[in-house]
Amino acid sequence: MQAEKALAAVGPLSTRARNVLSGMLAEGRRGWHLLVRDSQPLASRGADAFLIGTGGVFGLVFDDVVPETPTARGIEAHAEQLFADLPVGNHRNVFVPETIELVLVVAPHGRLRAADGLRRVTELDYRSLFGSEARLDRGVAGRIAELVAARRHGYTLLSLDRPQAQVDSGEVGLIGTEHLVEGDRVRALAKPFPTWMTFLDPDQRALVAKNYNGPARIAGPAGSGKTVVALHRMARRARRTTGKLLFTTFVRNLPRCQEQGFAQLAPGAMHRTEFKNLHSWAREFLDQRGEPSEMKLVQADNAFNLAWSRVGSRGLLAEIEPDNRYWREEIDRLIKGRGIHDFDEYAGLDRRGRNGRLVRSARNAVWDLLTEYEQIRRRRPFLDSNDLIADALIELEKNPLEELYDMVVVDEVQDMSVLGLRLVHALTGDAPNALLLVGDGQQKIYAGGWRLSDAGIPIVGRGEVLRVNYRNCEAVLALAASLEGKTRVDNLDGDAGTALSRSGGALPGGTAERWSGSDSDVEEQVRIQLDRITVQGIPLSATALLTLTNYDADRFRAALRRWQVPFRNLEDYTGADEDMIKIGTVYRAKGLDFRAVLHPFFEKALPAEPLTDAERDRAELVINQRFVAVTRAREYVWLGTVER
Ligand SMILES: Nc1ncnc2c1ncn2[C@@H]1O[C@H](COP(=O)(O)OP(=O)(O)OP(=O)(O)O)[C@@H](O)[C@H]1O
Repeated sequence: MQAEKALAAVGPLSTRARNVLSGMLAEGRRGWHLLVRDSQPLASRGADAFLIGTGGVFGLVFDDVVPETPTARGIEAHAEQLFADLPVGNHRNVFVPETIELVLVVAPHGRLRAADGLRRVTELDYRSLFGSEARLDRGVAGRIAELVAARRHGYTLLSLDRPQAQVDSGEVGLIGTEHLVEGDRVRALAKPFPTWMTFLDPDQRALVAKNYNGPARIAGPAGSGKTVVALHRMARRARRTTGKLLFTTFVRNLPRCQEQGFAQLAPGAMHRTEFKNLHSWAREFLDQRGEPSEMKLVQADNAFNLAWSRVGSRGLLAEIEPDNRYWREEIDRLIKGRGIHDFDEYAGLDRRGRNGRLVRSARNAVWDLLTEYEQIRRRRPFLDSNDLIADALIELEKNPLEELYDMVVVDEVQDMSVLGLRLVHALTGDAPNALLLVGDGQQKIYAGGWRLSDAGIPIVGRGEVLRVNYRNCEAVLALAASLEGKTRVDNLDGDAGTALSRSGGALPGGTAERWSGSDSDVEEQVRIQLDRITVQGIPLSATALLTLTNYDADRFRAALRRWQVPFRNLEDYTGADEDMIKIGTVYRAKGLDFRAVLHPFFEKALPAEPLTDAERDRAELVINQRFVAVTRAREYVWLGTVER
């Protein structure tokens, strides 16, 4: 009866709407609220009601006909406007109205097919909505409902969160903002459900729904929410399309970690969304085309070492730089990675990202080394990591995809090769909102460099920059900023980017410790830190030990075994919450974050000035690598420096 009375004040409602809504009201639900259309006419067609609770916000449409696309877009746009700019997050964060899910409430036995991107429930199973994964806390859900009702745009608030449901006056103020702000900050750190799932700062939020008439790029310093925005954009795109979507990087484990977040944002689109690194994509694609191909990294190492011993080690290149890794990078990143097949092209190449010009005779010697390597490779034969991408590109040029991807997100794009960029571009073309490149020049940890224009990707006018750091607490941010290199930060397309030290930080507090000492003491120091982290209440599962090399990672794995501390190698980490410390190189930690990070850093004393070009290159990369390691920490970071 109470429910009937409450509904009598709104309306007019269809019989189905009345049945479902009064059912909800009669049953009551802790943490849930309804906004029901009142008799005020709406300027445009809107949802009949909104269900708001711990599982998110749902726009309910009572109908037996799937709305035509323009109508559905109209209802969506109306909902996004109604819920826009609600200041319910921390000091800057607002609710992201693009996360509102439209739900068609149909007759129990109707023959309606589920429309893609539109959830469907019936009069009998609407309760499944209450079982949605938690993404708002109870107080915040109530606050959202109150704020929207107070806008008086034609919806009346009926709360399910009471034993006796009753009409609410729509007055704001039941839940104090201060309580929410503090609660939100603590949650952002503890992460029971990540706040970014439903709240973004206004700059981030503006990029979720922005329309781009071609490929776009989001740059910005570490922790500014680039990935988070990309996942929201992809979820929104998923709701508006029916085709394939891909989230990719050069890093093997990162896509799997991000998959979990996306699954919560767009569960209905998982069957057509791939999360995989670009090499896996290329391998599977070539398999499907009947061209199975495996890259053989160990064979590539051996072939290169053989080629070096035959034509490099006693010649001009060894005189310029005896460490052959420098020349391997020259071949991998600047020649093969750029798809260069012709000496003249290499002879005239602007070696972006590398210091020095490298005289023609040296370039000739590099070409001889490459030719020898390629001969060995073809004789054996095997593919290296560039060949796999190149083969996929050739296959695509011969036989393009029948259906392009509706969206491809490339995360950590700064470390992608030019060939990799061409490949992702071939998956989307220049279609509006289809290709999104996300990265930060300051976190480039592989040799070489490029501009997006080198890969033929036009982003003029579609480059965005985020500037506020949401990952690192103040102390961590200050330590990270003190480690920045002196080289100019690039926004990935030639213009100056934003360094972390010039970005704002959102999170106060944190612990950042520096230690320097001898090699014989460093393991003991790590052990002490593990105890400290535990005392601070940070679980092992939220802690990572990051090194620059596999050799160093192996050393600390052995130490963890001795101490009987369980660990998970980052290569195998999928974001699962296990009571194990994560361990691995910084290459595997890119794009991830942890509450605590331990970074033992083995510093090679730099040779006396002036440095050679190769030494400067290496020093710059090491600075970036150490920087990436430290910026993975949210609350606690320990940087231990050992001079070797
Ligand atoms: N508006 C926000 N409110 C709360 N947390 C946020 C917000 N934006 C981002 N975060 C959190 O900040 C961290 C960094 O976000 P994200 O990984 O998207 O940054 P990024 O710019 O891609 O970082 P990087 O370049 O270092 O990989 C994540 O833990 C994310 O959940």
